[in-house]
Amino acid sequence: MTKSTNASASKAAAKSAAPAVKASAARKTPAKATGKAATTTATDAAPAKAPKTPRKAASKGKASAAPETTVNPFRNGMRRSRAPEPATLVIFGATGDLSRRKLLPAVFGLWQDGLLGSAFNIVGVGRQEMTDEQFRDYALEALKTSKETDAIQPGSLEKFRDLLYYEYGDFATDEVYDRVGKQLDEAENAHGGRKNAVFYLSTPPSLFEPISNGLGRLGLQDESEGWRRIIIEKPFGTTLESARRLNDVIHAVWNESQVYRIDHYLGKETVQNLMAIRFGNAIFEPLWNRSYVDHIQITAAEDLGLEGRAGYYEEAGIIRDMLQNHLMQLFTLVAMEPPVAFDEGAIRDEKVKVLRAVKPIPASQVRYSAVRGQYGPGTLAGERVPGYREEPNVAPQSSTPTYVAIKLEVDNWRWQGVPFFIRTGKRLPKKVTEIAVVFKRPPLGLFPGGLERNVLAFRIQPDEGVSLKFSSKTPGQENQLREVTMDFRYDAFGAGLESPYSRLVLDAMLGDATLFPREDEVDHAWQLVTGMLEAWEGKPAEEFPNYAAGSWGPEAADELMGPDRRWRRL
Ligand SMILES: NC(=O)C1=CN([C@@H]2O[C@H](COP(=O)(O)OP(=O)(O)OC[C@H]3O[C@@H](n4cnc5c(N)ncnc54)[C@H](OP(=O)(O)O)[C@@H]3O)[C@@H](O)[C@H]2O)C=CC1
Ligand SMILES: O=C1O[C@H](COP(=O)(O)O)[C@@H](O)[C@H](O)[C@H]1O
Repeated sequence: MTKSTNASASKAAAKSAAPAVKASAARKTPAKATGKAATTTATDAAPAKAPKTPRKAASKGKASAAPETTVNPFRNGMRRSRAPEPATLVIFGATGDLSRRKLLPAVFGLWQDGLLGSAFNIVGVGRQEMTDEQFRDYALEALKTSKETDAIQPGSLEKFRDLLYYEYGDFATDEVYDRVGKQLDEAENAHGGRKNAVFYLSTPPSLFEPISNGLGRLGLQDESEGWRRIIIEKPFGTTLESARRLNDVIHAVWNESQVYRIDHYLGKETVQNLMAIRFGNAIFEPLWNRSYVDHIQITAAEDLGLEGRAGYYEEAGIIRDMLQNHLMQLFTLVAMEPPVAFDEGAIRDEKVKVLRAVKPIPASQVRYSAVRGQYGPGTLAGERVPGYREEPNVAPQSSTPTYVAIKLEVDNWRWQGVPFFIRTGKRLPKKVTEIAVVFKRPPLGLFPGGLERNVLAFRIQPDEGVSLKFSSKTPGQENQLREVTMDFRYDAFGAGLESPYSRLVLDAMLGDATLFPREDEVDHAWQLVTGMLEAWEGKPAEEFPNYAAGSWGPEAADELMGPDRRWRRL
């Protein structure tokens, strides 16, 4: 176990306060994988007592979390031998859906595991008028109700509560930034004289620009008294032009090294495992090319529909919501060349290179390489569900796509002639995300039934794992082959999978941008989808709805695969 460097006062407070909790507290420690888990004591994860500073008297030395900062380096095998420096996390949009369901639970989980260093605060910023106390009630309620909250240790919520502060205001005016600035000043004493801060923009994308400018006007990006970073939610822009403009606006205030564009898929354990398996084993990489791979399929299917997000989704549609970001990220990880090192520069360079190698799909070619869809009414899990156009607040003739399938070709040596088929959609039969590497058929059929393609499938979620499908002799006198599957399941590690937001918030606090898309990546990903947006937007979609809720999407998506290939049945 590695001890972080605490301010001694915080340490003393932590020691006196750290409750003795049972070993089950460290519930995410992978027992089987490390063999050391049994020695990981509860104290490793126990949050310490936060000073009970009343809000307004807190200006000096307020709200130090003062947790016992022993870091649990086995948490999901993350390289967590150091804790972040004392810092304040400022969440713009703290009262929103993302913050409530995912972000606050993720940060709570980190804090409860002792991963957030010796002193830490959260300042929630929103539009609604609330006192600190009201925001604390709100946040605790969110933690109690979110499905993503870790098992809550006795007393934890009460201590976490003391770390929370709230400011409200219109993000278009300066006052709110003034008050945020004051909060950072107040935290200084508790944070050992440093004014480290991460600003997390969990707001509608139209507010990214005013918030960045508002922070810039008051110099809150200035790093002379501590580091300052900004995490920007997706979608980053709504078109190529707007993404470029947003980058310019952001860069007018921040250096690229301070900017963390978040794509939560990169924080998923199994997405990172894709790189680990590709580059951590000798047997896969030699096969990972045009000589052996027939094609690659990437699927991100959701059974959910709009979930009350019509206002956003009607503008975004599936291309901006999923394809331009999450799916493009999965594509880059499976297609990129081995990086020269596992660091942010090397990995992001390779991702950009492969995006550059993709054959562009101009608007005139979209009909040959892409299929769009919108769901109509249908049946899911035995229940009738309405079509997209019947969802609340959706235009009756909406042409917003809720499904897209595309075929990408990569013009480089490795992938010449190997198509990548990518599909994603809402109201498909189930929630499943998978990357399947489909190998070429054997050159000769020696055995009856033995000409199937082997498939290496990365199951991103749920039932996280990796499976290899190959042909095997069935028992008996005949040399009859049948497809069988060899399965590795992530739960074999005996660890719960961490929220991707935990991983990414912690990385940002540690200054590690490896898992955050860089400016040029985002730009190339926009370039790739621009033809689709041009071909489809502003034109009535007469074929809509063209798939029933609960089906696997429009038939045209099958035709995209050609006669000899078909989408996997998942
Ligand atoms: N929700 C999700 O599952 C996901 C969301 N995202 C991204 O996260 C971001 C936030 O999404 P989500 O939480 O769903 O959005 P919500 O609409 O639920 O929340 C937006 C937040 O911003 C605040 N806000 C909105 N307008 C203003 C304003 N003019 N001045 C001050 N505050 C304002 C809202 O305050 P108030 O409460 O007063 O309205 C609320 O706190 C988006 O960029 C989205 O694309 C990304 C992945 C998943
Ligand atoms: O960013 C988004 O992602 C979710 C899917 O994320 P997952 O982690 O549950 O796979 C999607 O539902 C949402 O529409 C989109 O905004």
